[in-house]
Amino acid sequence: MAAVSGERPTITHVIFDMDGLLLDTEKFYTEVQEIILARFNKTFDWSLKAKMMGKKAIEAARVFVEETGISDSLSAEDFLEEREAMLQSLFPTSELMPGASRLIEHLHAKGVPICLATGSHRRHFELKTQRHGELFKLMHHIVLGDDPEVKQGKPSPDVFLAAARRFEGGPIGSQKILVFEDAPAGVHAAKNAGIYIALRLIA
Ligand SMILES: O=P(O)(O)OC[C@@H](O)CO
Ligand SMILES: [Mg+2]
Repeated sequence: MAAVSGERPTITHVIFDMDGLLLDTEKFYTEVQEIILARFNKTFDWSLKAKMMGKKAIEAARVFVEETGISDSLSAEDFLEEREAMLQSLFPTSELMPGASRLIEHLHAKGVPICLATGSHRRHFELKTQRHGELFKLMHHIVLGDDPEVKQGKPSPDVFLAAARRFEGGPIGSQKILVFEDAPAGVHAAKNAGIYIALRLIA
């Protein structure tokens, strides 16, 4: 674990999560999942949402169909296909979260190396960021959920360990890194990588 009581950490590098942290995209997943569940006369609640957030698509899909008890009627793969059609039209409208550009621009201007580590795969990443290319260009590197080095999604530490390795002069020691996260799975992933975490608290 990175947090050793009495020791003062020296943070030199920052890793950002994307969905729900830099981009206001979690609401899209919620919206389409509510629509799908309504067909089964079920409601999508926060405890299920919390279990899905931050995970790779197929991992989140398995949680969805299993936790709701609909896996006999809808497979994880079919759920993803149905969800995809709706998400495709929503993602290009993705907005930045309040303060996201200010924080990224500030860190970049101060020369703090920053990168992105998201569970989103390449196709979704491109759709979500198509209006925010200039900002995401400030990232030193970007690690996506379908990266070959990310064998398992969050809460596995894979994505954050790959992100730490790819900084200039990497791998950067976990105690020098701060991760910004919004999801329980992401917080566990950072803890599993021994990295300090800054949480986005939901009001
Ligand atoms: O890791 P993040 O960027 O939150 O992305 C996960 C995403 O696919 C939805 O929760
Ligand atoms: Mg997130």
